[in-house]
Amino acid sequence: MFRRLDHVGIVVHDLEASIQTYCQQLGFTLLSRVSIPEQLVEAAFLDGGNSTIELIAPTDTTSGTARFLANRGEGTHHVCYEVDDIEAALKTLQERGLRLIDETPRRGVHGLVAFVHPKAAHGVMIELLQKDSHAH
Ligand SMILES: CC[C@@H](C(=O)O)C(=O)SCCNC(=O)CCNC(=O)[C@H](O)C(C)(C)COP(=O)(O)OP(=O)(O)OC[C@H]1O[C@@H](n2cnc3c(N)ncnc32)[C@H](O)[C@@H]1OP(=O)(O)O
Ligand SMILES: [Co+2]
Repeated sequence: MFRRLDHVGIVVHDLEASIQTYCQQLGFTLLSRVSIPEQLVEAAFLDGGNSTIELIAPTDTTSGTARFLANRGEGTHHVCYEVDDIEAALKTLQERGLRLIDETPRRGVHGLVAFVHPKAAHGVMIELLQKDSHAH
């Protein structure tokens, strides 16, 4: 089902400051910086050398991301896996009894995304991504 690990999502207070830390001090390369109004976040994708991280900052105080930040502080927020067919993957996961946040995919930055509830995977939120380049 999972083709590869696509990115690790990290929630931060200040997107610009965290980009500077990861690029200037840790040597990551900024790939893109996007606003995702439907998720009430802004994000930056960085290349760490055959790996990608997504820095995410909430743009409001009501989203799950804002609550994550308020309750748990900055830190690892989700792990995203690429799938070939997100509809089929969600159906399989649902049949296996996993608690889904999204039963149908929504538009993400690089394709269709859906989230598995963190409680279903022992405290780690899993994001599924069907890249636009693999659209059926
Ligand atoms: C589309 C862009 C996309 C990309 O292209 O890559 C992104 O990655 S955008 C990322 C931001 N979007 C999301 O996170 C969407 C999915 N998230 C949600 O729907 C909600 O955040 C949630 C996971 C359902 C939680 O919402 P809610 O139940 O309202 O919040 P609570 O604060 O009450 O949390 C309940 C419970 O779950 C624990 N929790 C919450 N988030 C996480 C997390 N990321 N990892 C681990 N655990 C998490 C939280 O601690 C609570 O646990 P208890 O305190 O034990 O009850
Ligand atoms: Co993500």
